[in-house]
Amino acid sequence: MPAEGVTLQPKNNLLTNDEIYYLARIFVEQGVRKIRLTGGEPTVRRDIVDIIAKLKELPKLENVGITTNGLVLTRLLVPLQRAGLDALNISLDTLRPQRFEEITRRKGWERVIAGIDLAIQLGYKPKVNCVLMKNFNEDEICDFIEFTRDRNVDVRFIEYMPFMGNKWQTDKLLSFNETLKIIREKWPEFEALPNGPNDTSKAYKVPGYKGQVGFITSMTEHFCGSCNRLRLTADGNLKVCLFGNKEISLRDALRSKCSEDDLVALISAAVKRKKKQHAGRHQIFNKPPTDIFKFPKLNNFITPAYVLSRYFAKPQQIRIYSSNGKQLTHIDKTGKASMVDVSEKPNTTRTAIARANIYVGSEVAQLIHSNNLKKGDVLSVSQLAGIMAAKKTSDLIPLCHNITISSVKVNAVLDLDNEMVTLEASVRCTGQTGVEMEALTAVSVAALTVYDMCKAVTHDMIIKDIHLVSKSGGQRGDFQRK
Ligand SMILES: Nc1nc2c(ncn2[C@@H]2O[C@H](COP(=O)(O)OP(=O)(O)OP(=O)(O)O)[C@@H](O)[C@H]2O)c(=O)[nH]1
Ligand SMILES: C[S@@+](CC[C@H](N)C(=O)[O-])C[C@H]1O[C@@H](n2cnc3c(N)ncnc32)[C@H](O)[C@@H]1O
Ligand code: SF4
Repeated sequence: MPAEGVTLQPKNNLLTNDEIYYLARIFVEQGVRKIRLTGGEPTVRRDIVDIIAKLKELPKLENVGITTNGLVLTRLLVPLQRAGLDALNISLDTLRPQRFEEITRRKGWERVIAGIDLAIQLGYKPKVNCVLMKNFNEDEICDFIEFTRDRNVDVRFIEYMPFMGNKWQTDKLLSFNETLKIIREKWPEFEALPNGPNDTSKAYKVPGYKGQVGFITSMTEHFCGSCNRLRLTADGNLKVCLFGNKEISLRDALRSKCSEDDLVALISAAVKRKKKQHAGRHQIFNKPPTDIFKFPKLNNFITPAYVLSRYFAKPQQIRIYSSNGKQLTHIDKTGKASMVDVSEKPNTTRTAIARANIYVGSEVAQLIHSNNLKKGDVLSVSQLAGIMAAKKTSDLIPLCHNITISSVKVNAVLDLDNEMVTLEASVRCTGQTGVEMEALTAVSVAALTVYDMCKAVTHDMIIKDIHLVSKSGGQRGDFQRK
């Protein structure tokens, strides 16, 4: 606890219970099998028991856990267990009451220990998280190992990680190897145990002791290669990496009445941008607070369509003539704009692929590559904008039919060498008219979104080469650009 305390968020910034359940359901439907409520401190939320009970109603969710400071477990653990809590991690950085008071700026060490013992009695094997800091609690390593002698707990030593504001000093980090050495001096038989494929910790044990020991080596031997975690902050931002500085506001997306498909697309795009590993330490130091991509309100998003519909609000003023004087398909006999009647056409499966490039220059290309643009994750956001735009095509293009799209995929790829982002959309429907306009609209709006997200760096960007790559289905046969 910092000396100045912490500022609490206004309540309406936080996800409501219904928003939590809704998002949890979506994540579980997409394959998430374990949810951990952490923090901040999850037990400060008065409705924690209800939240857990409700999460446990999701049939495919296999495990619900919490990570807590343990201060209220003696009061809450029985109801939590009744609600279905599967796993419990408790943070405890010291076994000395006086030191506990120094770190947490409150009393309560005895309550935390009582909470751990109650958890064991109730049949949990609690994980006790201990962040090791040089010249602070390294003298307690052996005491923590002793703690596992008679208790079926998993004490996990965590390498101190540099988060904003926690006064990182390189000499504070006590590495896994240094810790192991200290332990093996006293317990040479300290042995490694097998680990699960996505475990954050490396498991060990003193033979004969009831409990076990783990090492979370985020700094010296990161485990990013097997990382399958996503984080959702209390105020609804999705973070695909603990160290990432990019967040996407699912709360704003939800509150803008974004459809479930769009939410899934937003999540999926963010997950696909997950890097192979967290930023190097030099990048982590003194990073400014996270940039948050605010999901555009739908009202804002459709502004171009709104402008167009105002322009075309009086169709009698629009006159369209063909150069050879022939009747055009998009005007009626009086010369007024009209939609082509497609009711007689058969339903066929139609696909269209379109592409666009945006030249962004070297500075923006580098920033996109390192995902360090202030406005957020350019490639994910432009992909999503493209998907949403495809669905709005008939609002934007006056005489375009409003069709039911069965699939839209938008890909945004950075070509670092050519300092260019390539946007490709592939759209599919089963219907009476084609989807090339949808694909072309998708890549155009995706390219405009790249422009919008990067224009704070430079205006020297060129959207070019918007074109149809191929199209299939329909009476006129297939098209393939040569
Ligand atoms: N680098 C990194 N460290 C993580 C991540 N998740 C957890 N940790 C580390 O693990 C510590 C303990 O976190 P917990 O909240 O107990 O979660 P956990 O270790 O994922 O819990 P289990 O699911 O029980 O293994 C954190 O303080 C981090 O040091 C992660 O995604 N990336
Ligand atoms: C941030 S806490 C949040 C949950 C809860 N309030 C608690 O105290 O357990 C989650 C875990 O992160 C650990 N942690 C906090 N700051 C850390 C740091 N700088 N480096 C490594 N781990 C840290 C904590 O010890 C705890 O085990
Ligand atoms: S990728 Fe990010 S979240 Fe995953 S282990 Fe590495 S630092 Fe943690």
